[in-house]
Amino acid sequence: MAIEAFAPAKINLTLHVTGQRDDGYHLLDSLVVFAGIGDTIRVVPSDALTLEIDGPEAGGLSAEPDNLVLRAARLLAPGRGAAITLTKRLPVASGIGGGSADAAATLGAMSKLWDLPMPGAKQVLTLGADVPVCLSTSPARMRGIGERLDPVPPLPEMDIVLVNPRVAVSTPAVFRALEIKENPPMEPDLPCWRDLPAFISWLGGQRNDLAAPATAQQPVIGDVLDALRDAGALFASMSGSGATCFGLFPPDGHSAKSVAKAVLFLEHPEWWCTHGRVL
Ligand SMILES: C[C@](O)(CO)[C@H](O)COP(=O)(O)OP(=O)(O)OC[C@H]1O[C@@H](n2ccc(N)nc2=O)[C@H](O)[C@@H]1O
Ligand SMILES: Nc1ncnc2c1ncn2[C@@H]1O[C@H](COP(=O)(O)OP(=O)(O)OP(=O)(O)O)[C@@H](O)[C@H]1O
Repeated sequence: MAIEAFAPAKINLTLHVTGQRDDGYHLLDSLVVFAGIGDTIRVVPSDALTLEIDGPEAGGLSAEPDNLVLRAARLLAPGRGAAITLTKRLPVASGIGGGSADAAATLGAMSKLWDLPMPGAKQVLTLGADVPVCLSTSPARMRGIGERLDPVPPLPEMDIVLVNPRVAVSTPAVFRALEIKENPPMEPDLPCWRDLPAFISWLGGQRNDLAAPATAQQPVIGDVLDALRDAGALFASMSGSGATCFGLFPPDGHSAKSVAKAVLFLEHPEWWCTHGRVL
């Protein structure tokens, strides 16, 4: 029996850094969504725990024991064997939570395979601050360091273009470079957006507080945002600690596709660029 699980890209549509804990971790207030773009995990029973990585982004990663897929498998079922295949499509260390999504998908697949309960919230968080939100793959308001999750009002349908300029950004380095650690959160109750224009207009008043320090380290992030805006994105920003940026488009099935395939692909073939639907 093989179990397959999709590990979708996580996108921080907003990312407000609201404080810092004594242990150095930052407090966040973030509207997180997922896209129909991601990695795949395939698990089959086996005597030993093994990992094979294939897919277009496999080169960015090795199947070392500290791979988040193997760490998740060991956390859920210590000592049990499984042959896991990770098909890597999301660029590594790019702000769209690839490793966290893989860990969450592995936990889900392994718990089905072995009929085991999922680990508790505290244990899940030890795999990464983004793993709890990646377990649900539905839009959420994420607070604390990533452990406090609340549902959000229904979001309008939208398409998304993701662009990574192929520069690595270190999450700890970007957090460290953030000068002001206490910034305002989002409003206590998120509004009920009546349609896509209302949602876009609301997003225009939000922030990603990590965008400035990330762009200072990798100025090409500014070029990516300009390219998305010039191409007609309704809204463009950076996800997580970067360097991946996203542009939002009407859910008409062709706007995002033509921007991703024609404009950006032709203008910047050196960038990673893809499109999909916001889930
Ligand atoms: C920036 C975000 O992508 C927003 O969703 C996440 O908070 C990062 O989540 P992640 O990559 O799963 O993060 P982890 O692997 O847990 O942490 C990597 C490093 O980022 C910093 N870190 C992470 C999350 C957080 N709330 N505060 C932090 O300061 C810490 O230096 C930590 O050592
Ligand atoms: N399965 C995995 N996929 C991606 N990265 C992994 C994986 N396992 C371990 N890692 C390591 O985790 C680190 C973060 O990778 P990841 O792709 O999750 O970053 P990210 O997209 O910036 O995440 P976030 O948005 O949560 O900050 C990298 O240094 C990478 O080597």
